[in-house]
Amino acid sequence: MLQRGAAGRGTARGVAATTHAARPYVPRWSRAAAARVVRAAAPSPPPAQDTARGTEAAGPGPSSSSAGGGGGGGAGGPLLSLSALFGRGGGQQQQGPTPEVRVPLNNVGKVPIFQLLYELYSSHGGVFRMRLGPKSFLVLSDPGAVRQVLVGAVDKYSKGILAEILEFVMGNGLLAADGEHWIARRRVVAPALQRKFVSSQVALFGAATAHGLPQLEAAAAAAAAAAGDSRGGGAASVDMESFFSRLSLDIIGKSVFDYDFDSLRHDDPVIQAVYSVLRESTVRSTAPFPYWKLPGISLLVPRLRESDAALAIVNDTLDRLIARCKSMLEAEGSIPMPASPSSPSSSTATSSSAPSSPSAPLEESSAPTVLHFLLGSGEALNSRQLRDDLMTLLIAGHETTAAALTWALHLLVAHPEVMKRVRDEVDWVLGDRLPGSDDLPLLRYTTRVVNEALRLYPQPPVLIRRAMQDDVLPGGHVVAAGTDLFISVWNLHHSPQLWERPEAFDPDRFGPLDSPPPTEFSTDFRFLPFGGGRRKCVGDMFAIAECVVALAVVLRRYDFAPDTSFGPVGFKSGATINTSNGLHMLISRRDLTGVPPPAPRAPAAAAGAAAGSCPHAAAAAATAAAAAAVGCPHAAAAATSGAPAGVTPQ
Ligand code: HEM
Repeated sequence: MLQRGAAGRGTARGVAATTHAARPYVPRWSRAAAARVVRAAAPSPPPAQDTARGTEAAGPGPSSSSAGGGGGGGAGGPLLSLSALFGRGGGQQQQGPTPEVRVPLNNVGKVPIFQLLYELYSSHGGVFRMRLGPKSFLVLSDPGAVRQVLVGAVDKYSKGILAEILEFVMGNGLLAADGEHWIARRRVVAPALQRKFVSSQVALFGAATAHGLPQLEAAAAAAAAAAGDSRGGGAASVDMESFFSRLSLDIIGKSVFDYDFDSLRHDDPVIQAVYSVLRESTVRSTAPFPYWKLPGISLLVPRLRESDAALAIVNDTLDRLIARCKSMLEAEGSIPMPASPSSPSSSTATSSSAPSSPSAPLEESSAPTVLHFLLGSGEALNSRQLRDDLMTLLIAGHETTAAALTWALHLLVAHPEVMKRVRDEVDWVLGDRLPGSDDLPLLRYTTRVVNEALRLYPQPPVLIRRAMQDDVLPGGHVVAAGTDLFISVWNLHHSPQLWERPEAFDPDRFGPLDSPPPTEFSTDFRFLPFGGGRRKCVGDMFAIAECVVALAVVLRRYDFAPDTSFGPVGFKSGATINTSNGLHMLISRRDLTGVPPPAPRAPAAAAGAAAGSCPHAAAAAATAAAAAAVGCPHAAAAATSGAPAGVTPQ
């Protein structure tokens, strides 16, 4: 079961070779070939060195991952298409002081595009032009330039080819839309995912994760049995990437349109159809030209026929859900609003010794959904538009979150000292309870771990834009209308010019835990896992909360160790950065002997007294003495702050 679904595992392939011998850039993986880099003029200052992926990453970090066999999937994905840009738009000519490099087409697809762009960044600096066959792109890894495109001159840029690639599945959905239509959709969709709604979903995140734990154990037991392991209760290997992929599908289905995929427990035609559609998006985004538009092509290409059939299944399901929700609202005569933020901390405790399903089964959840909110928004929406919105949220919110969880666990397992701090926090805040919305502000270190995992593995690693008007970027880089741009989030997040020890996994790098979480603005556009400006992700709070809750639930209950029989964890890039071969972990029940009980919950009165200040304050007041009394590992810090080490009440 926990063999990963097909999402993001497309047979993506790079562009067919069209060797362009003239003064090509020669990447590190083919240094043998003769090469000369074209430089139009003096480049922007390059990063300090081109060996940025230094020794710190030698265990878990991106470089070791890539060394471990990444690059399988080739370049691109729904949010990142390289080859699909060929022959379209354009109009770029060499201008101003912008360095230029020519990359032979046959080098495309040998490694994920973000790795190629990192190599080029190392030698060409924060803004350079990359020529690929007849096409050229401006590649931005400079925070000032990125800020201008995403914020300062945002009106001059569109999503470019994304709409074309994703049209078959998302139609006019928010992610790829532009102009007036985007404004109208954003106005409706963004409020649906605001903080109140996210708070109302926290219990569901925990319940969904707990719901999958028996399946995790079953998969481990089956793996152990298959391996002839008779230890019983011992460690056995499970693909955690698959687990997180299914978990995030289950969550997005419930939260957005109240569909219980329950993919952690079974496969059904709708789940298969969803993965088939996602796979097709990835394949299309890496195709050399939009062949799917050729008349009659789906009669000739079985994969396209399958994808059409899959899309029909998903669309039909969404239409039925929309109809159901509409008639429910009509019957109620009410407009549901996102639930209050004070959704109770879950009382659905799971036993530490026997992880179990939550007491409230998923199908009985009465949480509001995004669909309820969209229908209740008062906007006149036809079913097609609603379907596009739902499909967009399904796609945008599924693989991104699954990938974030996958890499966070990968990093944690490779860094026991960080893992310990996460567990101390989870034990202290939750114990065996499932998280409630009021626990989230207390899980600050876990939140920083998710931030840091997203820095090291941004999803997607590259954003796409197209200039609709001429522009000039800081540094005098001229952007002609029609220019396609790659914003390399990967480069921004890994730059040795922008970060100290960029390859180190260091959740403390964002400052004290009681400081606000990092954003694109607080980091001067060095850190933008959710993009920035008005096209910023609408699901950022949802995603962070989901990741924190899922990690807390899983890490409280299980120990993880890499299953080295699968070799090092490599990566490949689709829409998101996937592992090349799964995240295979040996899992075993965590031994909680000697783990102190969680801090007592603050009485309502204390919480009320602290209202308006940091939620840590109430907990701190109630738990400082208790922490010391029970010998909590945080006692020293708690004695002064009432919170785990590193958490300072405001
Ligand atoms: C860790 C998880 C996630 C990451 C890293 C992520 C990242 C991003 C990024 C970088 C963008 C900006 C794309 C661009 O500027 O071209 C974006 C946009 C978007 N995301 Fe997310 N996302 C995540 C989760 C979610 C979730 C859970 C949802 C919905 C429930 C969602 C819905 C969207 C939508 C609708 C947009 C388009 C917004 C617009 O264009 O106005 N995302 N996301």
